[in-house]
Amino acid sequence: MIISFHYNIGNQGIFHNSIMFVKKALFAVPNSKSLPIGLVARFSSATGDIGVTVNDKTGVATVKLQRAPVNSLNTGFLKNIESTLDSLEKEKARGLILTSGLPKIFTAGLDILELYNCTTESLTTFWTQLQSTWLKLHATSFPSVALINGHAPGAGCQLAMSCEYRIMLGPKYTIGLNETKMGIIAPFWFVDTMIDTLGPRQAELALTSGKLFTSSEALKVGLIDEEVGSEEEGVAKAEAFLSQYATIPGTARKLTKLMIREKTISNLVKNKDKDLKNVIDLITSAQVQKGLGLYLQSLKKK
Ligand SMILES: CCCC/C=C\CC(=O)SCCNC(=O)CCNC(=O)[C@H](O)C(C)(C)COP(=O)(O)OP(=O)(O)OC[C@H]1O[C@@H](n2cnc3c(N)ncnc32)[C@H](O)[C@@H]1OP(=O)(O)O
Repeated sequence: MIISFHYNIGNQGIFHNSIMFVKKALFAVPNSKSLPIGLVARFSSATGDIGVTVNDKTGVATVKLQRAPVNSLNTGFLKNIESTLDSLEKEKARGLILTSGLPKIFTAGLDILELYNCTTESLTTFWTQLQSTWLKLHATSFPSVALINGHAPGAGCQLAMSCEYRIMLGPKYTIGLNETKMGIIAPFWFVDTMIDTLGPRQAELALTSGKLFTSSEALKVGLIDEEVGSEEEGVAKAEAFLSQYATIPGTARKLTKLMIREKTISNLVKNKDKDLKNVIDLITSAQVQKGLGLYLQSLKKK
C-alpha cells in the first residue's frame, strides 16, 4: 500500500496535510483542497474547501464539504461546489458521494448571513448562484449519493434530496426543510423536490410544520433510504449502491433520470426570475429581517 502526502495551504494560511491510499487519486478540481477530518480548520473562509478523491478503479468521486464551522452555503461556497460538479462532469466521473468533512454537520443550509442585512444586489448574486448550483447537482449525468454524516436543515436537506440516494448516520442528527419555523417560505423548487421525494401528503405535513426529522423518522417517511451506525458503513453502502450502475449503459441511465426530474427542473429554469423576485420581496421585508436577526441571535446564544 502506497501512501501519498499532499500539503495544502488553506485560504487563511493554515497548514494541512492529508493521507490518501493508492486506490484513490487526487482529482484536479479548481479551488479544491483535501483536508483530513481531524485537521479541519476552525474558520469560515469565503469559498470553503472541497476535498475530492476519486477511486481510480470505480471512477466514483467522494466530495467532502468543508466550510467551518457548519458548512453554511454562501455564494463562494456554492460556486465552489458548482465548479467541482463541472469538473466531475468533464472528467466523466462514474458516481458521486457527497458528504461533509466536518464533524456533526452535513450542511447547516443557507448561510443566514447572506440573507440578513443583505442588499437586493447581494441577494440577487447569492440566489442566482444557489439556483445554478442546485440545477447542476439535480441533473448530474452520473449517479449521486448523499452520505449525510451530520445535521442537514434547510438547503442542506435540499442538497441531499437532489442526490439519487440518501444514507444517513444515526441516531443523533436531523434533516428537513425548516423554513416555516423561521417564518419564511421554502421556494417552490424546494417544495417540488420534497414532493418528488416524499409524495404530496408527507411533504405537506413536513413543510407546513418545518419538521426536522431524526434519521429513523426520515427513514420511515422515505426522506432517506438507509440509516447507518458509522461512516465506514455509510461509505460501504454508498459504494454498493453506485456499483449497481457499473453495468448499466450511462446514457440510458442519465436520460431516464432526467425524464423523471424534468418537471421540477424546468419549473425552475422557466421561472428563475419569478423565484428571485419572490425571494427578494420576502427576504428584504422588515418583518422577515427582524425574524432572521432574532434567529441568528438565538443560534449565537446557545
Ligand atoms: C426564501 C428564502 C428561503 C430560504 C431557503 C432555505 C433555508 C435555509 O437553508 S435557511 C438555514 C436553515 N438552517 C438552519 O436553520 C440551521 C441553523 N443552525 C443550527 O441549527 C445549528 O447551528 C446546527 C444544528 C447546524 C449546528 O449546531 P452546533 O454544532 O451546536 O453549532 P452552533 O449552533 O453553535 O453554530 C456554530 C456557529 O455557526 C453559526 N451558524 C449555524 N447555522 C448557521 C447558518 N445556517 N448560517 C450562518 N451561520 C450559522 C452559529 O450562529 C454559530 O456562530 P458563532 O456563535 O458565531 O460561532
